[in-house]
Amino acid sequence: MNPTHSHVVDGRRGLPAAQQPEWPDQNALRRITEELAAASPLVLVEECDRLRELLGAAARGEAFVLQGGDCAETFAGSTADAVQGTLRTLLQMALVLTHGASVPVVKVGRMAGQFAKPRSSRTETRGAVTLPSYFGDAVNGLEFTPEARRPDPARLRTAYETSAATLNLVRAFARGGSADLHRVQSWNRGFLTDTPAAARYERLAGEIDRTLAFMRACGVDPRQLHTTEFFTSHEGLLLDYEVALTRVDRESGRAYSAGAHLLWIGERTRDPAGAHVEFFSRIANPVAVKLGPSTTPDELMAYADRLDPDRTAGRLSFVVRMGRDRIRDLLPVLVEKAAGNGVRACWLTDPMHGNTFTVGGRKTRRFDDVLDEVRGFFEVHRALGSRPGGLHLELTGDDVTECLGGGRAMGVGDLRRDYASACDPRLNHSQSLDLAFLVAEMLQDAGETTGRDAGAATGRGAAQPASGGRDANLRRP
Ligand SMILES: O=C[C@H](O)[C@H](O)COP(=O)(O)O
Ligand SMILES: C=C(OP(=O)(O)O)C(=O)O
Repeated sequence: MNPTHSHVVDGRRGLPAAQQPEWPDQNALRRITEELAAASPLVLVEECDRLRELLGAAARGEAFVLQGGDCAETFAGSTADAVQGTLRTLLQMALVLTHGASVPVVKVGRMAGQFAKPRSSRTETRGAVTLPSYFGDAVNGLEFTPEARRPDPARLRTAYETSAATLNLVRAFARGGSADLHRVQSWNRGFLTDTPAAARYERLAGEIDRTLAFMRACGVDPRQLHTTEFFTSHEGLLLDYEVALTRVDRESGRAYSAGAHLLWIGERTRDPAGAHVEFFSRIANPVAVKLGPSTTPDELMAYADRLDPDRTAGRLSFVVRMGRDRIRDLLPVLVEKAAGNGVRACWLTDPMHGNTFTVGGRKTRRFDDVLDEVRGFFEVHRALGSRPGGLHLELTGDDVTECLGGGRAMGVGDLRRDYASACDPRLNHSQSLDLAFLVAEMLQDAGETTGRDAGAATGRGAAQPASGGRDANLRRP
């Protein structure tokens, strides 16, 4: 990267940057970030701008966001089957939400780049051995050996390459006919079908098929329904990686992350005076900030002023992760502060991260706690007349046993059966669908009380994440 320009987007000098790896080989780091700075962008400027528009619609209550995927993607786990499983789960959930609540759903994967994890502790001890914690595949390996746990900058290159491969599948899936609404039945294929949620989904799919047949009979052109819009996101944690993947758009002269459509700042790195907020203030993608229980109204205003000084709807989202016990007490003051100061953020609920506990040495979450936090989120917005903008979830299409409860009543004894997450517990396919049906009901109620008009906020197929377009306008900083 041209050092003169890296300064434009970097902004780290002298600022505290939390949760950064101590790369043992600085020469290798420099070589690899230079390679990344010269690599092709993964996403395009107009895709990022389109997502900002859609998030703006969600902030106004004209759309609803579904953001979800793995807690920690892994290189080995980024197989075609796994990627398609997560995509199909998200599409099914989006269908349930759209159908149940007549609201367009903006689909954003925690995918194609979610390879870095902030940790509570820098080290992990097992018996007499202490090693660096696992910080995600972009940094080190999960295996508990000194070799695997040593941060290796070559992993940044693999993170980029794996993101590109995943994104390729995402684009093929979204545009190549697999996401065609005429194939809603097939989205259920390969998943367990003996669950209450699957049976409910089958009935819904049948209903959609009949509606499409009716539309065809009426002469409605269904071509728009063949493809879908799908966006990617990850936590913009590793500044070495994120800065290297920033490009300047020739047309507007603005810097964009070319690594994902949306980046978020995590709970552990949201210091308003820190390097993450500084870097995020320099990119034009839609951005989000996770808000945990200690967030103050003044901090909230600092994020708004630093990241969205022009108050552009869709530029800034707040992802609230307070925990089921506290959301009803802690969220109102933040929503009121934002509303009172003209902050036009899109509010999302992350009902996962405030509800984690450990049982038998495994981290888990109760489905009912997750649901209760979502309920609390809706209640607060309803009471204040503001808009619940969407969901941020850790989920997978696999039949894992990581979270408790749901329609199939997963118990503590089940946790050992198929616990595959590299970090935090995810909702499995059936729990994800269960949640979607329940949230659709909440959305329906919210729509009835606010007179939500989904209107033409989002046009299916209006702008597909596709190759081509303005990538020619992206130049390296
Ligand atoms: O996903 C979020 C964090 O990275 C995760 O909860 C941290 O987990 P830890 O508390 O086990 O480090
Ligand atoms: C680390 C995460 O969450 P939080 O920053 O909210 O703890 C995450 O979503 O992966």
